[in-house]
Amino acid sequence: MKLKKADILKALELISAPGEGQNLVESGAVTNVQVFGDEVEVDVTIKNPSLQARKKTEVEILKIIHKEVYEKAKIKINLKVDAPTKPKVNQIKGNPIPGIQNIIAVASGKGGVGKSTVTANLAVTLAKMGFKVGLLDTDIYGPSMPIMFDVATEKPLSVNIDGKNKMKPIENYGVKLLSIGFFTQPNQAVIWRGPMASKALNQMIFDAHWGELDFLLLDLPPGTGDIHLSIMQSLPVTGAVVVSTPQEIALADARKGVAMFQQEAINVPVLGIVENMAYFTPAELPNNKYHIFGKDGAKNLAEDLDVKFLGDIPLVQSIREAGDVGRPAAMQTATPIEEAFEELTKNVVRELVNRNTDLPPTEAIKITTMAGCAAVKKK
Ligand SMILES: Nc1ncnc2c1ncn2[C@@H]1O[C@H](COP(=O)(O)OP(=O)(O)OP(=O)(O)O)[C@@H](O)[C@H]1O
Repeated sequence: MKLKKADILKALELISAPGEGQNLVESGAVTNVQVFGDEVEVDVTIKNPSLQARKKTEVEILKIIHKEVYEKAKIKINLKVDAPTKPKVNQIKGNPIPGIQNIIAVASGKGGVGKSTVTANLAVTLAKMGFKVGLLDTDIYGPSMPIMFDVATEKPLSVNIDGKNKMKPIENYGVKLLSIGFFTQPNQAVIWRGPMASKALNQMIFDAHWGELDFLLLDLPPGTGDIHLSIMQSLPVTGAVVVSTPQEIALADARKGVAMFQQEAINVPVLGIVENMAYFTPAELPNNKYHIFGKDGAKNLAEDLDVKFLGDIPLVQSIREAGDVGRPAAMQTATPIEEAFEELTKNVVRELVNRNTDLPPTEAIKITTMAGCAAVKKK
């Protein structure tokens, strides 16, 4: 069987490389095709450096030539990666907030994937590690932090600092907390217009007495809207963490979440992706893992998008119960849950350190070593 180069090219026009919109030929990814009888040699250069993208491209080329041209064709693929060099991300937007070293935004894309649960547990774990931690619940649609920290009935007091009245965050479990929830009635549905919400958030950031903080965590509302844009542009956010379940529909939104941080107008480094509700293990079968929402979805997404995978958190009844009674589950000492959140937190700090060492220091970025953190060094 003598194959024709034109037929091979036609077949390759039917597929594209992961993350690249145009087909392999149109995008210029296919740089050469040679045909010798029933043998084909394809030179291809893709932009995505992940192992998954390379494997997928190779498999698709084999499949499409076998299907469209000749099922017994002998194919050799020479695949190269030409990843675009990423511009150095060093845009800490907004004014630095005196005393606050690092601001980490936690986002999700889809609602209900456990973003607030992960944020609360990250906060208490950082506090247990000896860091000074603040948490700002910016979820104007469903502020859940006052309940998760068992302070729903508290109201922040006003303190006088250098002649100015400032709001004093409520403190519990070593975490300083402010939330829109403190200023609304529990049963009141809050309808905020974008500018009103931004104003309220700005007050909780700039008119609050946070004191010295190593980390201020931001629990963002779900989705990718105006509020996100205004927060990202008014605050010197050091990095973002994106939470997703392994479910396809959540992953699609998490992808949008990552894209939001990476777009030019925002340009906040993504520290990585967390897989929440990764699997369920019943208490009576401790060695069994049931992947209720799918397996490794967020891990694969991280690889696909070339961002770090920060860890997985199982679906556990006591995580939900702990949230409801207002004592984050990571405080249950010597349990697998505490361990999972510690692992996750160390990875977040590690990524933050990497991000800070890669970039020139600014007022907003100070932590450049984990040396001072015994818990981080423990493992
Ligand atoms: N790993 C987990 N195991 C068990 N339950 C969990 C886990 N993570 C979250 N939950 C529960 O799932 C529900 C949704 O979680 P959470 O409120 O943290 O999600 P969210 O993404 O912040 O939601 P929102 O869209 O309101 O911002 C809560 O009842 C929470 O207790």
